[in-house]
Amino acid sequence: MPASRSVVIGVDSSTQSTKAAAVDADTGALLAVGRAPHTVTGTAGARESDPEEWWTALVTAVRSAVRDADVPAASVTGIAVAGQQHGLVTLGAGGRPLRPALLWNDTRSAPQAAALAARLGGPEAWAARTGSVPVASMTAAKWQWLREHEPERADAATGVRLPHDHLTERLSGTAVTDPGDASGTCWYGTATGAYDREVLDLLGLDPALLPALAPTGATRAGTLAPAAAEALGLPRTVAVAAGTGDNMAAAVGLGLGGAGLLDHPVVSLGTSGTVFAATRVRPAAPGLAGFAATDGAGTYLPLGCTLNCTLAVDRFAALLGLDREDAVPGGGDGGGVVVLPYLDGERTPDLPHAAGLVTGLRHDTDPRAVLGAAYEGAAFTVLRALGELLAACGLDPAAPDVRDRPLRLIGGGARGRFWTDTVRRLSGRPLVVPAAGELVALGAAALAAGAATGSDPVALATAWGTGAGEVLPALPRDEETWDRIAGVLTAATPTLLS
Ligand SMILES: Nc1ncnc2c1ncn2[C@@H]1O[C@H](COP(=O)(O)OP(=O)(O)O)[C@@H](O)[C@H]1O
Ligand SMILES: O=C(CO)[C@@H](O)[C@H](O)COP(=O)(O)O
Repeated sequence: MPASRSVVIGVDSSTQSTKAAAVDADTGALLAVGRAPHTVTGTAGARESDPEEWWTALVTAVRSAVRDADVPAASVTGIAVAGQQHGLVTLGAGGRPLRPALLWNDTRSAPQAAALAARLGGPEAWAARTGSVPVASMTAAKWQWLREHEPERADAATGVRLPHDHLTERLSGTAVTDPGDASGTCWYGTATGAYDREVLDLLGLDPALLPALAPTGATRAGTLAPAAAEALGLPRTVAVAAGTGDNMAAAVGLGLGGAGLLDHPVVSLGTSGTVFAATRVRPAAPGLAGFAATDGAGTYLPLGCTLNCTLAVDRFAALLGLDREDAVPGGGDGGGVVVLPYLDGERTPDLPHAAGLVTGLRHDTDPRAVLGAAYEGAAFTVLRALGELLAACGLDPAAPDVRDRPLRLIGGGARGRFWTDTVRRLSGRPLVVPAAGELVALGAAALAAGAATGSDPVALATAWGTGAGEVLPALPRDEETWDRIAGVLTAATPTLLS
């Protein structure tokens, strides 16, 4: 690589691990990816991680990416963090965490979410002001949980951060957030582009505890703080971007946010299953999250999110003693197994107290069909949210021009053949699977390049072509399986609610 080339680092700090991509800022070529795992603890609805472990994982992953890219540290010009959304990080003395972070998939905050949703005019009013109705995942509900269960810690907090804000602050020394991730708190107004003072009053949350909002279009938070530069082995001149949430970064990596809105809805198969699209209208649908995109310039990212996706399927594989690819469709000869794999409760639909459900077992049921049904149940739940998303954007999901639009499939699950087959079968749509695996990290790399050069990150990612990939043609939609799962969900919902 010529000495004049610049390299940017995009960090994806998500639920299960940190991935750091070293990217050639001129061409978008992925030079190397470093990885380090995270620990998630908790039972009975609790899900927590230690933010200090996120930091050490970030350092490990970045150092490994720079080493494997075989580039001089001096060639690195920018870094950005995209983080798992919604998590509540409470800081105490010296800016260090007071306790482990409460994660997006921690459902203990469901009662607090329901109580909040009934205030300030009810769900529609919440959706109109913040874009989203409080559910257990939203940071506002987690803050209320902390106030009720650990009031001494809530009182002692000197700072409240989202996961990516915390890491950006460790990198740059600056307490800053972006409109995209902020819109997952339920205390940020997506219509106003500012913190909602009435919501903060309701939560007893002093705005002085929150990070500043990055101004519209400004992706740069500063440069590396001395301690961070030393830990990473990088120059202090490296630009640090304000960063964003992981789904917003994936949208950047796919070049969404400018033209071509809603041409390609996105499905991400990771710990969470998400479906989202970039749009210029501001849909406020109570069943979806109405996020802002990270640009703060009038692009929105309505999103449906399930709590049970790849991890739930992997859990079924482990329970059955099967390899994850050793599955067959759940219809089988026995008449049809249905699995609602809601092992962590569920968010979309809003069933925080649900547990997993298996129906249709016979003596001769093939265990591989049970595993196949777990894939189908997880994919069905995400694709059901896709229908809600399209409708919220004013589109008829069944209209031919809408029905045939390809889905872009990303996340770890997009690497699995049975996952891609299941999504094709249940959606009846063509899929585009980007060749570059780490879309969140690549989107973060585009934000880093934007911070280093002042260029528009979406335009950069578009020029890099990071969203390009193989097109898998549509398969006939498996209406029978769809209807079988939908029927079980409808019948079981009263039980799953409690
Ligand atoms: N080849 C594969 N086939 C199927 N699933 C895979 C494959 N590779 C990774 N996964 C799944 O991807 C998940 C991790 O995806 P990722 O998007 O990195 O998750 P997260 O961002 O939530 O940490 C794992 O739970 C694993 O089950
Ligand atoms: O809560 C949401 C979106 O609203 C999740 O999508 C989290 O952002 C976690 O993402 P992954 O770890 O599954 O990538």
